[in-house]
Amino acid sequence: MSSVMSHKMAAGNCGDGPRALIGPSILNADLADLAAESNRLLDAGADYLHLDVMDGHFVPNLTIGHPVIKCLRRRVPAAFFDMHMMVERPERWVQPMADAGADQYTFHVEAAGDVAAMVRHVREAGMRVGVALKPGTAVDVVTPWVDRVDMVLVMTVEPGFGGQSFMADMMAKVRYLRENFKDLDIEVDGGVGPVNIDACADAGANMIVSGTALVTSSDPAQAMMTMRTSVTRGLDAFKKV
Ligand SMILES: O=C(CO)[C@H](O)[C@H](O)COP(=O)(O)O
Ligand SMILES: [Fe+2]
Repeated sequence: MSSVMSHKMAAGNCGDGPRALIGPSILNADLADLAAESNRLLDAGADYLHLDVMDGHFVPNLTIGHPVIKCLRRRVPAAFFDMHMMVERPERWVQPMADAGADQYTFHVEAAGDVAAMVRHVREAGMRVGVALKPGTAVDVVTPWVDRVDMVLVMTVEPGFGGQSFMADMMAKVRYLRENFKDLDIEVDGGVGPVNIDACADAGANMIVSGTALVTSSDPAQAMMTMRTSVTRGLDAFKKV
């Protein structure tokens, strides 16, 4: 029996402030065995699944789309699906992803022509709204939208590939967001694992995507526990100030 919350429940902020949540990215897992890999990580304690969609245009790589998500949903009925949409014209896939069983739709601010319309569109489709920032995008590009979205994703690698090195200098964006928006769900993604979780935690991130570090770990349950403990400590420190 998986320990995950129902996918009908919100992933992050349930009214009493942000919670520490670990979402494995299955990008570098055995994609031919996606359901088994997903269930293995969920059974090891994952709070949600981070699913990377790449279109070969917004990023120089291709992964999966809504037909695969629809099949995965049948095999992984209860998990929260956090869609990281590294695609141009993200408005095209909102309804197909909602129909496929996605719970949260995170689009890149750099790819969205009309951010306000995207936010409305995702909400009307019944999903939580996330907005993502590439490393070169300044954090103040998203601040006008923060009150309307559920989550901001701060990329800690250049999007496109798993297994890259964590960019510690992105923590300034995370810290700025946490200091100014204490209830916001803030996700970090790219090169994150137990070795650098304290930097993410100290900056105030609460939704932690970890791909290669978890997929290749001999003890993913322990790795997730280590990261959750660090993030909980980080969030507690922000509550005291
Ligand atoms: O969005 C991504 C890449 O664009 C992935 O989610 C991210 O890279 C996770 O994998 P890893 O932890 O191996 O970096
Ligand atoms: Fe991602």
